[in-house]
Order: sequence, then structure tokens, then C-alpha cells
Amino acid sequence: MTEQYILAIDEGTTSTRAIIFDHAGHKVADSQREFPQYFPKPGWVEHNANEIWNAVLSTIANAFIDSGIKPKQIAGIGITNQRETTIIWDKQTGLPIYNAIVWQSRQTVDIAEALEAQGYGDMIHQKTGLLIDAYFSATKIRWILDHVPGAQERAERGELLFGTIDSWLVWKLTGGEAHVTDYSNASRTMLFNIHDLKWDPEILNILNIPEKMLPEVRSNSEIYGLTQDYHFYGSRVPIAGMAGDQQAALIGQTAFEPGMVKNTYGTGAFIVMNTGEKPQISDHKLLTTIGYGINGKVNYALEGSIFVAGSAIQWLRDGMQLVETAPESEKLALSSKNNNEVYVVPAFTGLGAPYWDSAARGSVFGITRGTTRADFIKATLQSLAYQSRDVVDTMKLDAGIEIPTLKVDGGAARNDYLMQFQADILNTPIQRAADLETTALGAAFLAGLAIHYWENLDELKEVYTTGKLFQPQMAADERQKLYRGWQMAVKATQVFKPEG
Ligand SMILES: Nc1ncnc2c1ncn2[C@@H]1O[C@H](COP(=O)(O)OP(=O)(O)O)[C@@H](O)[C@H]1O
Ligand SMILES: O=P(O)(O)OC[C@H](O)CO
Repeated sequence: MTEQYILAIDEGTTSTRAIIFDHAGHKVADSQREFPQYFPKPGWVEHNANEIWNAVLSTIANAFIDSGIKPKQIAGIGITNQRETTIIWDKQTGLPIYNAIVWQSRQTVDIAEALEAQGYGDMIHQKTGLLIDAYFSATKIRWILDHVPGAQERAERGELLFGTIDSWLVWKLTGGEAHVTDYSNASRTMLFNIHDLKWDPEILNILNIPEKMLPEVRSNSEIYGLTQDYHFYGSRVPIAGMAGDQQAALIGQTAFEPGMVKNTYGTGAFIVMNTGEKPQISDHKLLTTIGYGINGKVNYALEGSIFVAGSAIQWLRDGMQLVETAPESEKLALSSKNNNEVYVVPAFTGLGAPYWDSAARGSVFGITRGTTRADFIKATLQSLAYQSRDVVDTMKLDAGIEIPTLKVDGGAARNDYLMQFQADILNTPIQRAADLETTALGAAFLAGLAIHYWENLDELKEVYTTGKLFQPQMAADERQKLYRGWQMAVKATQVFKPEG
């Protein structure tokens, strides 16, 4: 028999990838494509769901062309995705009725504030594990139903479907046969009760969202449907794994034991701790979320979501034009001669965990006549590490345990300067994955488990390989001084609210 592979579709915020893995967990094909970002008003971020679909199809085609692997050699498909991003489409035509509203978008802040003002914060926190915020899908659904003429009535008549990107891609690949999502993605909608694992009728009622438009919620590893042959070169291949990208990275890092923590430095940075089989509701503004549900067992997680991480480096490149490429930031940071007295707080879309301050905006502190481009770049890189420390410290408080090692992955984890500074400022060893596409590997693992390509979690641990380890080297008093400076910078940032 010809060799069989798993295809992972990793649909991220700025680009989509198709990666083919072999049985040893090695990447044998990797195709990536960026797609347009739309910013209709300040703070709004939208995507065109059909552009995403086309990008997914073209990356799959390129992965086959580049590798010479044939579509019939794909044993199963795993999907992982930017979470929370909301699409509503017409069940008959398959056409979206509005752009996808992206997780980062702030256009529904008013709806979130109204829910808070009506006193629903505690009930929603207890049931969904989330804090009321425009980040999650619920307010985005309400916004589309309010702003597209006739949408509420059509949703009530059962003519419209809602989905996060995972649902949309499965629905498209199966030619409309499966309208499904998984526990991890459902747990980011602010509509899903993470205790009884059902859409919550009380929250749906408050937001006036008809349940019939929601997808069926399934486990993270099972066969959801088969690709239509016309979308997959004549093959009907099982789509057998699905998870939001941050949970997929947890799986890709094989962080299966309670207490294990990973940080993925992509567009944002998302620190997730496996907390085991009982949901732990945070006392310090972290999110409780579903890590994964496999073989009838659900594992919960604590999460600290940082909205701006790698996108701050993109801003250095595209907005400030201080670097030509993101990797160049490393060389420049190392060339900086200052004593780390410059602080950049990249609160471009407000501050996420643990502050949850929608109105905060970015700021810079500590510049002098002598500040150079290299100092500014170094401070921006350091902001990723400082923000991560804010979350890790909070996580230790919530979980009441020390974190012996932080597992890292994602595009910006390639930066050795950043990883060393992260180890120093946390005083914790940083274990980088050998292959930074851990998110895609996690999706492949989920699909592979469902179709017995891999048999169990122990086998996955053998497939996973670690990369470089960064040991803390900074003196304790230096670390305290630098972190105190960061805390002052964040406080000052939160005071500066020109719009009230
Ligand atoms: N060497 C580097 N140093 C710092 N940041 C980097 C480096 N390489 C990539 N990045 C940043 O990482 C991000 C891309 O990571 P990726 O994991 O692909 O993100 P996403 O899945 O969110 O699209 C970009 O925001 C980019 O600026
Ligand atoms: O696109 P990423 O990798 O930054 O991930 C986006 C997150 O899933 C948003 O919650």
C-alpha cells in the first residue's frame, strides 16, 4: 500500500496553511497563503469568508503539487482555526450574509457593555468560564443579526447558519452535509455551558439568538463528515479532528498532564494551562475554557489571551517601517546598547488578560534624545515577554502551583533574543518545540487518533520532539527592577483615555 499521511488545515488570523504530516510527525509539505484584512472603521477587523475558503483550497492544492503526494494518500484531515471569528451564512446558497467579524474586532463593545450593565457578568462567567467581552462570538452574532436587514427573521425561520471558521470549513468541504463545531471552539462563543456541554438556553434567550442557527457540538477527535469529491480531487476523505488553534497547540505540545503550560506567539499570544477534568473558574480574570474532549473525556484549561504579540512586530515592519522582516528584529534588539529603560505597551486593540481594558491604547515610555531604532525594537519585543509574565504570574495565583517549564511555539518563538528574555523575565526555563507549527501538528494528532493512524496519547508523546531550551540567566534584582518598570508603564497606559 502507498504511504498514508494526515493533512492539517491551519486557518489563522492573517494566513492559512495546509501541512501534510507523516507517521513520524514530520512535515512533508507546507503551503501558506495570506488573505486580506479589512478595517472598515478604527478598531474593526473583518475577513471575507469566501476569500478564506479560496485560500484554504489553494494551499491544499499547493501542498499536493509541492510534495507530489496524491490526495488519495490522505488518510484523514484535521482542522484548526483562529477562534471566535464569526460567520453567518445562508443555508441554501452557502453565501455569507456579512463579512466574518474577527476575534480582534471591537465593533461590538457596546453590546458587551450593555450585557455587563444588566448584571449578567457573574452568571456568564460561571456558565461559560468567560468574561463578557467583544472578543467572543456571542456579541458578534448579535451584531450581524442587528445590522443585516431581515437577518433576525431569517435566522428564526432556520434559513441562516452560524459558525466559527472550523464549522464554515467543514460545512464547505462536506458540501453542506455537516454543520458541526467542537468543544474547544464552542467554549469560545460565550453561548456554551462548559459544565453540561450544551448551548445555554438562558444566554441564547438574553441575546435573542435562535438555537437552530448553531452547529452541533462534537468531540475534538471523531469523524464529522467526508470531503465532497469535487472539493478533493475525486476523493472522499474523513475530516476527523478539529480544535481551536490555541487548544490544538496544547495538544501539539503533548501537554496532556494537568499543570502543563504552553505559550503560542502568533498574531496574539495565548498562554494555556491544562487543568485536568474539572473546570477551574479563575478568581483573577483568566478564562476557563475547554482544552479538548477525546474518547468521552473532557479536559479543561485556564487561558490568558494577549491580543497583540507578533502583530506588534508586524507593526514595526509595516507601520513604523523600522525593520524589513520580522526576523530582522532579533539582530537589531541584540545591537541595542541601552539598559532596557524603554517600554512599549502595544495595547493597539485594548489590553486582554489579565487587564481586560478595551479602551486602553498603545504607549511608549522612557525615551530620551539618545533612544535609537534598535532600542525601540528591543522594547517592542520585550513587551511580548512582559505581557506573558503578567499572565503567567496570574495563572500561578489561580492554579496555586509553580510552573516548572513553559512550552513555546508559534512564529515569534523563532526569535532567540525574545525567548531568552522571556526565560529571564519569568525566571522559568523555556522549552521551544522543534517544529513551531505545533498548532497544525495538534490538529493532525486529533484526526490521526480518530482514524487509528496513531493509537493513543502515549504514541503521540513519542512523535513529538522538543527543540532548544532557554535557561534563565538574569540576576533577581535586575529582573525585579525591569518588571516594576513594565507594571508602571501599564498603569500609566490605563490612565491615558482621551476618549473618556
Ligand atoms: N523572528 C521573528 N521574531 C519576532 N516575531 C516574528 C518572527 N517571525 C515571525 N514573527 C511574528 O510571528 C507572527 C506569525 O506567527 P504565526 O504563528 O504564523 O501567526 P498566526 O498563526 O497568528 O498567523 C507574525 O505576527 C510575525 O510578526
Ligand atoms: O491567529 P492566532 O494564531 O493569533 O490565534 C488567534 C486566536 O485563536 C484568537 O483567540
